[in-house]
Amino acid sequence: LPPALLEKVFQYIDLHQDEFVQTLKEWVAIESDSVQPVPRFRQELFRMMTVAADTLQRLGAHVTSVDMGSQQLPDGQSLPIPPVILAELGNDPTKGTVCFYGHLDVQPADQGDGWLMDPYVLTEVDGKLYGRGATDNKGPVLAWINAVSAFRALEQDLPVNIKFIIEGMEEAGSVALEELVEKEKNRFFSGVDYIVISDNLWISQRKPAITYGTRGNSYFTVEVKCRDQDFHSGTFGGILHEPMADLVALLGSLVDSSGHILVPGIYDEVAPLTEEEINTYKAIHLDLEEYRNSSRVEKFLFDTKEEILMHLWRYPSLSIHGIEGAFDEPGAKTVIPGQVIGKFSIRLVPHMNVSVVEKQVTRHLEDVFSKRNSSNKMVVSMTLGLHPWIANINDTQYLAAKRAIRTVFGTEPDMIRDGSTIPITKMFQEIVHKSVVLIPLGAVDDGEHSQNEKINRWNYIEGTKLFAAFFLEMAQLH
Ligand SMILES: NCCCC(=O)N[C@@H](Cc1c[nH]cn1)C(=O)O
Ligand SMILES: [Zn+2]
Ligand SMILES: [Zn+2]
Repeated sequence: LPPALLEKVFQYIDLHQDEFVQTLKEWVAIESDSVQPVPRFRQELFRMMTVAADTLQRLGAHVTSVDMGSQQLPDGQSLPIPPVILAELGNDPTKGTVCFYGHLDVQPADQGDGWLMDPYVLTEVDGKLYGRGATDNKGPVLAWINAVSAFRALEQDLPVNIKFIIEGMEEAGSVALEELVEKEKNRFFSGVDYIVISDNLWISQRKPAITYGTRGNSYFTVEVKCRDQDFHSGTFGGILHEPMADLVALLGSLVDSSGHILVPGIYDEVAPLTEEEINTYKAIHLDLEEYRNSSRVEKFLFDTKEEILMHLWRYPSLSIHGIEGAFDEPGAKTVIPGQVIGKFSIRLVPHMNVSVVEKQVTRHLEDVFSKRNSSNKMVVSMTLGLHPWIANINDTQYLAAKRAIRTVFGTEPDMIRDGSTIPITKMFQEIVHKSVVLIPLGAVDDGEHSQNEKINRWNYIEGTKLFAAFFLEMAQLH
């Protein structure tokens, strides 16, 4: 490493940290909510993408804003999809090319839902920068941009060629992104050597991490229908096969009280556990008491760190999410819902296969339903099938990320997986065939998707340094 250059870059970042926080404040102020399909938020999303494109252009990037067409909503409405930004800085064939993926849309946020401040006004309290999108994902996207700007401001050549793919529909399922990645496979992505994503969190409050795997997800609906209108339970109760009773039995057949999934065959393809793998969980620093207390959960299903980590990362889990058509308001209405839709999903792990899982679940539910001799109609659908992802931690960029973490934080990173799903990760691996690494910047208690989301100033600024050090390490190792 050239320590003098790195020292200068770190100094620049420290000196300009208030400017970096100010830019984050300006970006958080844009209400780029992609989840609520209303024109006002779409306009905000377009504004967000324009602001980001202008920022990249000012850094000297060649920027293309790709028109993504429009989104058809189930109610017949059509809304425009914000453009995806493809940006390129440098094309020196002697250097490696690193592509950064991020998103600038956010989850919905309303002060009335329990925020201590206006979610769209970045507010600093005790070194914590509160605001919607602060950690997911505006802060990390800006950290990467800040790192580039430090080299630019110091009139230093970028150590690697850098590309950006930045979208505005991630929280709504990355609408139309897969088609774009497919289309750009042999153009924008052809010169890319490595892909970096920073869209998840550490497993600790202070110890950095590198993520090398995520679970997938199969999302199911199971509809049970008698008729398309509700019944009075005084008039019909006792003579009907009630849809809700069928549905509760179906949902109750999926998982037992110890979290074991009851769908036959579901564990057949789960990768066998080796001694070597168990040791990787032992090496991770996780204070279970702190984790439990900060989650405000009295007791988890498992008592040891290793079991908890394995059941979050390397075993499937089944969660029941909700029932459409259920009477869920307060009060004591004597209704029999005529038609209900249960929703549940299974987090998938290597080497489970989405279409095999779809068949296993459908067969199981049909079996349980047929034993009830119900006259109702049942329809099972898998509405989403996202594959699990796992990377080779010996790839060059894992080594570069480790070295950069040592330089900035003076510690070894936790090598972690993530129990949630980042669909783009698998898409990049399968379509673009490039090595992908997740380098999270945020702490475990950042509260992504929750009220009072935040990023610590320390994480944001040290994260900016981490990316700068990563560029130099990549240049050395490529
Ligand atoms: N820490 C990153 C979390 C990203 C995230 O929340 N992804 C969603 C994606 C998804 C899966 N099924 C439907 N959407 C998640 O729930 O994992
Ligand atoms: Zn995100
Ligand atoms: Zn998110």
